[in-house]
Amino acid sequence: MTYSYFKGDNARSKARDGMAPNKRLTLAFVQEAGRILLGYKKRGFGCGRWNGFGGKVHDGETVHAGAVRELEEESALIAPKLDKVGVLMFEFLGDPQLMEVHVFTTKHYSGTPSESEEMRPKWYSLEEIPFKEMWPDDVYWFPLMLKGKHFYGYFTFKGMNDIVDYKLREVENIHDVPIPQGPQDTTCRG
Ligand SMILES: COc1nc(N)nc2c1ncn2[C@H]1C[C@H](O)[C@@H](COP(=O)(O)OP(=O)(O)OP(=O)(O)O)O1
Repeated sequence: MTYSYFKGDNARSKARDGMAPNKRLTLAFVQEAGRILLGYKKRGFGCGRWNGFGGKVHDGETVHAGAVRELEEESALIAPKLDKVGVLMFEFLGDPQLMEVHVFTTKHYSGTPSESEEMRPKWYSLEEIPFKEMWPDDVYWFPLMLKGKHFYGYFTFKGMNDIVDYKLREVENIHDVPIPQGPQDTTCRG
């Protein structure tokens, strides 16, 4: 699948030493007691998978503002108080650009979840999260997110379905985590 992405990310994503700038995205989850709101992606990247709500950070926009905007565009929920809890880096073998996904959660929102052109929202109980119909990385980091931890992960994908390598760690403060630019793993994968 080809997916063209992300011209004009803002300053912190600028490439170092001529490297391609990271593709910077947001991913927001709304939680209530015992349940979480997911959206079924109807088009584009991740089509056919359940996920949180998010997308590309626009030029001149903060990551937080991008997360608030995307959540509203895709679910109709207004949640200015989103807490950043994670950073996930995705390397797709053969693609020199990393995807840098900033993960947010909140329990404070107004509005009623509504279907958008991009997403069909649905509440899931925490015991019934449909991991088999989600990105394969989610099963690794969701437990940390659901425990209210901060986390950093780096996942290397071959194609859209296979994780060939990953690192995941809980961090004290997600705001202090350095964000790599460009693929980090120098292992020869033949
Ligand atoms: C590779 O693993 C991933 N796992 C998870 N859980 N989420 C991911 C992964 N890769 C990307 N994502 C998230 C990040 C974003 O929330 C969306 C992709 O956003 P999209 O490309 O749809 O961005 P928009 O700005 O909404 O796109 P449009 O151009 O369609 O408006 O997936």
